[in-house]
Amino acid sequence: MIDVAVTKRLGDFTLDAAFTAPAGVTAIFGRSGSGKSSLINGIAGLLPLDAGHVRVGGTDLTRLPVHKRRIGYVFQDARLFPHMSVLQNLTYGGSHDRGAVIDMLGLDDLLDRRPASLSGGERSRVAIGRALMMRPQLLLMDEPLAALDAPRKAEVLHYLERLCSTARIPIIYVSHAMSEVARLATTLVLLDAGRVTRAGPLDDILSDPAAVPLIGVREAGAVLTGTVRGLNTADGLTEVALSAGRLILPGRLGSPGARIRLRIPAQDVILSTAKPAGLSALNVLRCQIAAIEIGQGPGVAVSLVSGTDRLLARITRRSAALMGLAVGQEVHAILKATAMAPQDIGGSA
Ligand SMILES: Nc1ncnc2c1ncn2[C@@H]1O[C@H](COP(=O)(O)OP(=O)(O)OP(=O)(O)O)[C@@H](O)[C@H]1O
Repeated sequence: MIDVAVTKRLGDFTLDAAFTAPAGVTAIFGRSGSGKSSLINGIAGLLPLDAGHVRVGGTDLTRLPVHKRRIGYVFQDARLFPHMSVLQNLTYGGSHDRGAVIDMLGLDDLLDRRPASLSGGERSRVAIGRALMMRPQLLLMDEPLAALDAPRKAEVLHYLERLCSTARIPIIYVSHAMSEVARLATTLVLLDAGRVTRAGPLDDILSDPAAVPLIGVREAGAVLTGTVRGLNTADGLTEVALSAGRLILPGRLGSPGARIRLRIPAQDVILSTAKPAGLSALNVLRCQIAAIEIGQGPGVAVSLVSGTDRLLARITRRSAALMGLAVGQEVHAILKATAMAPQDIGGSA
């Protein structure tokens, strides 16, 4: 359990953010300038606070000198020591769980190399390993993928997923990319103008139509959890079983039986009151409307329930009126398989 309250005046900007989160990965999400870096720097002790506390398992870390807080920090840029080998960088602050960390992050072949000879993704993995080897009681990551190109991002995300699903320490992960957040986090904290606008279980907030304006219409979308049934090698499509339906998705998404998480952007969901026929989209889920949230602009966010899964659709206000949508109504949600971006599909649900 972490309990954070941070107050800091920075010129015209006031950070006044508080949240609690259970064990697991807590993502802090907000647009540029919302105060994410200031908040995480405040938690780390790098930014002196006007007032506040950072309690991890009941201990208030702000009462300890910074060097005794045992907080691991991974920055946007890896900040490795250029004159040291990878191994020397890794063990700079300690060598806790050395073998397991090297193994988990796939660093074995890099140990003798210097940072200058590493790819951006490899540098990020070393920075994560270094933070873990100091045996932190809290791990902070400030947009660790921001400086990477798409293939490197995918590479490091794979390792981060592994870390996040096995770590026994709380992790706070700052990002403005919802595809990353949805793959890694269990708790979501939304930050706007230095204040927390929502905090709670990730899946609850992502499927809440009232949270769409806070997240942004492009980033909004719920997460489905499914089980891989199998890959059809003839057409390269994978069948994924959901609690009340199935999806057919492009690519190899895991071995049969693997659990996966899929973020479905709300703007990629089409609704139909009649069962669609003669449609090229392969994925149609029968759903019930749980809530309808009318936004400020032309859009309406509709939350849907399909078995134990929740979906979010964003359609125009005009379509909602023409279709006569109402809470409790049965509708068909149409998802276009090819619209599902690889970064929105993650393992270890
Ligand atoms: N030392 C400072 N003095 C004055 N204003 C500051 C200082 N540090 C940050 N700010 C302001 O505080 C606000 C929040 O900045 P911060 O870097 O925490 O946001 P962010 O959400 O991390 O943004 P980004 O995603 O772009 O990194 C910004 O308006 C910034 O200009």
